[in-house]
Amino acid sequence: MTEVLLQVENLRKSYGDNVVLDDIDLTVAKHDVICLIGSSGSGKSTLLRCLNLLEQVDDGVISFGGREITDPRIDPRAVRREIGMVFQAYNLFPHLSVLANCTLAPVRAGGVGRRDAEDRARTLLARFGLADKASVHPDQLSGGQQQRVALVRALCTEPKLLLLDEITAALDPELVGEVLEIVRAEAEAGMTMILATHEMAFARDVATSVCFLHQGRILEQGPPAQIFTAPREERTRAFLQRVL
Ligand SMILES: Nc1ncnc2c1ncn2[C@@H]1O[C@H](COP(=O)(O)OP(=O)(O)OP(=O)(O)O)[C@@H](O)[C@H]1O
Repeated sequence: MTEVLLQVENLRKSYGDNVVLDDIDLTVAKHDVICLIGSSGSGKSTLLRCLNLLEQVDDGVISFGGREITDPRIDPRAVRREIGMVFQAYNLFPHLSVLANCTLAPVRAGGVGRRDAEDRARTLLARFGLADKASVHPDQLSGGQQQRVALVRALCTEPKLLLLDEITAALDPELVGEVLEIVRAEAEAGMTMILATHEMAFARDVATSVCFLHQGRILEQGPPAQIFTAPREERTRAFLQRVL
């Protein structure tokens, strides 16, 4: 039986009068790769931010590893040690080397020894073709390299779940592939992920399940073969016709 890692029930989030997420239900099993697709403003980023407790939800329950993390007594920092997130803008610390960027969270917040954190970071940097970049600063890297480092940094905390928010959207097209290759490798290695993405070919190829968001609701969810070839909803079809 597949083990449920994350469960979202009846999630609702507004900014003032603007209902941004409404009646969101989502179940994520271990090793799932869920792609969130939908028009700009449909709520993909907000959903990811809610899952990582960067946003307070108005209603509903999020359970992670069998624990309700929307419980106000839960420490969001403890949750974020287990749910890694990478954003569109790389958000690397500019004053720190690549290696220091990667070891900061495991050492400061994760209680990992410096030597162990550095070993793990170097192994991951090497795996993703960045072995020679450990001592340079982010501004000496290309956008694609910076985003690969941001992924390595997220993986250094050994997250149980990785949230990726349009991580290739700010990159020149020729740099997108090298970043998606890491995501693909992690998916193949069994990492559980939820990605907001405009990369439809990638979603079709790598997702175990695709959610189409429209005006803050998951209008349709299914395996990529179904969503991309035989969507049930007219709105999904219209969206795919625009973007494919
Ligand atoms: N901090 C905020 N304050 C007020 N409104 C917000 C805030 N963040 C997002 N919104 C609104 O929430 C809605 C959903 O935005 P969100 O960024 O989640 O969409 P998205 O699907 O990720 O879009 P994109 O593909 O452009 O990133 C939009 O109407 C947006 O204007």
